[in-house]
Amino acid sequence: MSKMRIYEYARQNNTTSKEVIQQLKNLNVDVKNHMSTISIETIVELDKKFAPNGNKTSSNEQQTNNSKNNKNESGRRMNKQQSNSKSNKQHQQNQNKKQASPNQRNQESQNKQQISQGQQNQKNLNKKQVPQGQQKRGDNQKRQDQQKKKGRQHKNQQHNRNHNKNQNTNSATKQQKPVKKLPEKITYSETLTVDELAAKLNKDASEIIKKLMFLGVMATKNQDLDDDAVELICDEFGVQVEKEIILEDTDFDKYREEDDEANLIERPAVVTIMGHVDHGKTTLLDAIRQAKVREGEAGGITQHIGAYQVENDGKKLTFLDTPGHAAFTSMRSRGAQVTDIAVLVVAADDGVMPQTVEAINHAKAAEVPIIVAVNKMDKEGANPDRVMQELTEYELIPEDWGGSTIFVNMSAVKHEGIDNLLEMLILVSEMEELKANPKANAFGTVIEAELDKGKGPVATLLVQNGTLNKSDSIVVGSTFGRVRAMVNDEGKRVQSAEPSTPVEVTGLNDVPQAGDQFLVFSDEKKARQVGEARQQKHIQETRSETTKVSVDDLFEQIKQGEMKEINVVIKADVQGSAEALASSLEKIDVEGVKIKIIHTGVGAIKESDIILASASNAIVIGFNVRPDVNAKKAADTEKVDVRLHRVIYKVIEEIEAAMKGMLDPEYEEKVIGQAEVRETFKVSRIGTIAGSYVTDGKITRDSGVRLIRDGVVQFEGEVDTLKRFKDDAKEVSQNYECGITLKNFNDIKEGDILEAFVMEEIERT
Ligand SMILES: Nc1nc2c(ncn2[C@@H]2O[C@H](COP(=O)(O)OP(=O)(O)OP(=O)(O)O)[C@@H](O)[C@H]2O)c(=O)[nH]1
Repeated sequence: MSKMRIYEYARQNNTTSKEVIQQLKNLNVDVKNHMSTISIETIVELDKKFAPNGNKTSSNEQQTNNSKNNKNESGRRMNKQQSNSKSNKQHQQNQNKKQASPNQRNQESQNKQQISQGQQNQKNLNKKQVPQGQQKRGDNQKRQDQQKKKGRQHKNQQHNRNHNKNQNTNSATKQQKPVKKLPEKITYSETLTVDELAAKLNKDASEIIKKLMFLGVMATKNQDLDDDAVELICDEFGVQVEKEIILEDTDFDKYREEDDEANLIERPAVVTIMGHVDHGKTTLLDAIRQAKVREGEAGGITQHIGAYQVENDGKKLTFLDTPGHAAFTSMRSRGAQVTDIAVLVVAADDGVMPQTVEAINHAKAAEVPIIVAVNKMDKEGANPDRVMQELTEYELIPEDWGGSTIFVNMSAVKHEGIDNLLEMLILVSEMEELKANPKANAFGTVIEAELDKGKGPVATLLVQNGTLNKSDSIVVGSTFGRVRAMVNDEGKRVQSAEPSTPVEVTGLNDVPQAGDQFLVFSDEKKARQVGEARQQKHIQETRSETTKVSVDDLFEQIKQGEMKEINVVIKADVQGSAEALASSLEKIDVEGVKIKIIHTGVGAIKESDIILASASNAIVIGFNVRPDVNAKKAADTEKVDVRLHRVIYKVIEEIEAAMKGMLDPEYEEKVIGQAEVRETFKVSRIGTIAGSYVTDGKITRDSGVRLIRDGVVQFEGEVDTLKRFKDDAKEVSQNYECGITLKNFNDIKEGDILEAFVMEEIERT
């Protein structure tokens, strides 16, 4: 026997990869994950435990004892906790050093500590800028956070006790003038400004600012502090701190009960398939579904309900049947996180393309593990090595090359590699230790919803916790009702649906939106009450304008301490300009406010760019490109600021000026209309005449004009002549035909779009 992978060993020995990894840890063998290979010597050692006569009991015991470590290894969410505790530890170390020997400290190392501590704290402060969608993480996550918080509080209390002791001894020697007493504990909800925190601590704001400065954070009196900053400051003063979470009556959290550990059982992973257009997402989803029909119960008809489940080796997986980014974008922007694992489809003959990168960014932002499906291996030009090579740039490194990303070579049309992909998905889901409580009232997310003429509102719900039953009283987003009928992905009527199961339900009073969350109530009256309250709230919310970042009010937000990091999505005509723009923007540094590039891409601004920007509260910059129709609509409804430019330094100037509060507000470009070139006529003395049809607004003689081809700006200049039939026209409105020539530009083609604009004075509010 030569080397083998951990999961292979586990399968051969009828055990789980997790157990093998645990055993390897006990043997001090360093491995990354279940894809890691193990040597023959290690296999011999493992056999002592896992061979039929090996001592199984002790290995189980160790596993339970160490399961916490294991979770830390595999759980991505735990990484955050680790980094948090790291920062706490570092802080404690600094603190200890300070107290132990203040004079011995060498100035240089002190500075270094301050800087790194400062960066950490700056990061903490910056966390506030984390996309809204990310903040509203899944409910389970919220609970984990609360538990984490409890743990931290406990640690703090211990630390505070020690700290108090130290303070007491210090103060015994030098306490002279009466100082206002520090409280033992403070509580707060939402956020605290420096001033508010100072008042709670009976301190002067300047003292808090000084402490923050010492930690490397420049803050003003009115600046909001995030939880970690509040905790650090309180820690410095030896005061306990507790954050109260206030739940509104419309908040589902208020009605959900804590799940008893004993009731938690394993649940299937929810998988989303993403990738560049034409790389084979739909074909793969179909192939997986067919594999299920082939293997599944006879006569099972799969019905399109937006999601389906398959079974492989007795283990289930749930696939969201919406290729593309919907599962990540629209759902995440609504605060729902449904996906546990992302499959990134990359065509072996095409390699990494713009949407591949976009998909990676989405999966990374959602912190879900990625499995790469290298598709179209049957094609002549297939080059899986190139795909691997290209993906290393995005930190997706195959295990063979020292990384930890799983790559599966496959052909969706030939149905090759599907089983392997399913097997890998099951392995990853095992490592993720996904759990839910089937005994709870059902909670989950809307995958799709529509109004059916016969059935009324129909919604596909993904149960994420609890069990959904027929006749349950349910609130879904801002709609409510009783589950009249439930149909599963095979089109069969079912009475109940367990965690990770998608079902189509009827019985709601209105159509909810994809990404809305739902909760079942034991009491029908309560469900109606909460449903109605949520409906009211929804109406109010849609009325009041959503506040998103816009370049115009950037400075205001920076001033008020709401901005420390400005998120930007860049779309450009070519990769080179996108990169140049990104690096120039990243260099702008105004009073500690930084630009963070969330995503760069080539081509027209698409709806998915807007949704990503909305979810991460970002500004979209289009460089020589334009938004398409859907993107325009999305930008309007999501209130995303889209800035279109043709010269790099102009972008830099505008953003820098906005950051400094010096944005020249007087003139703004206003697009007044659009015409489509339907025919071109070449006339020797005049040049090319564009026979056009005004599709939107109007075109005027004195307007500026841009020629756009496939979403990319080819030319910007002025209208030379504008004619209706043979006559000169001052302006031509929507739904009329006209002939247009451009000043000094003749390369006009059929299908080009002419965008007319004027510079308009805008009112300052
Ligand atoms: N040779 C080969 N062709 C494939 C394979 N998988 C998909 N295709 C073909 O590639 C084309 C695009 O496949 P789709 O599944 O529609 O790709 P997609 O990623 O869903 O594309 P969009 O839905 O447009 O984003 C189709 O013509 C498929 O038949 C494969 O494994 N091998």
